Amino acid sequence: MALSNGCSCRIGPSILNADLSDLASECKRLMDCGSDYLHLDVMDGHFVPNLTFGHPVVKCLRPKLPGVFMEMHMMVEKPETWVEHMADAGADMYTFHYEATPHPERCIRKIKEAGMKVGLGINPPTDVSVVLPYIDMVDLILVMTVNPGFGGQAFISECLPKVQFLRDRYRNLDIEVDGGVGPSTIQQCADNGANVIVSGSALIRHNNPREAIQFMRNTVDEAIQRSHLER
Ligand SMILES: O=C(CO)[C@H](O)[C@H](O)COP(=O)(O)O
Repeated sequence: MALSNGCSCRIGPSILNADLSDLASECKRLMDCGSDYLHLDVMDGHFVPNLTFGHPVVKCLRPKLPGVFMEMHMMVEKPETWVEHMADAGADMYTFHYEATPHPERCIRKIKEAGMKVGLGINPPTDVSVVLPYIDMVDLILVMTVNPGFGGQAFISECLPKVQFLRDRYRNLDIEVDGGVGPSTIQQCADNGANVIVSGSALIRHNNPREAIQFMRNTVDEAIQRSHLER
């Protein structure tokens, strides 16, 4: 699956708050419920005050999830360090943070050379204008809607004007939102132009994740349809 697809809806569960002792089954369950891809949160205890997992876990997951598109959300300092390791482990996309490196362009080049798609993320306090020089080099822009580090935080709606700013200028750009996104916040995300949707605890806790995924997909699809009609 390619993420860049002329701005169509993609739903990717974050497994941060899933039962990590049974990660492969949790991933399969969420894919079976209609997800398009997996959003795997890598944290190093430096860029964010939390630790998760690295490329050895991804390497173990890969054969258990054949054909599943895996986006690595690298909440790590010096993101250049792990590019080859993640590519070798079978990752499809490497999304790193603008704030994590003084050399975003170098990191982008390295990710492409390793054969992965590139995502570039910004934290809530970061101005959206910083990503503009890189838009043509990347496959996706991630606008964080919580301060990264933990699942289950409250959605920061003040981040949405950044999504709107990008969508007004780039109709076909894949714009991902992550943090506090679920059925209760999806309408705002969709109305502002997000089309790639990460949802963690709202899906993990939901008693019918399939229904929640379908609801979010319908909401985003309707917003995309509306924006086409308004053109
Ligand atoms: O990157 C993240 C946190 O840093 C997670 O992907 C994100 O928070 C998803 O979890 P939730 O939907 O529970 O907020």
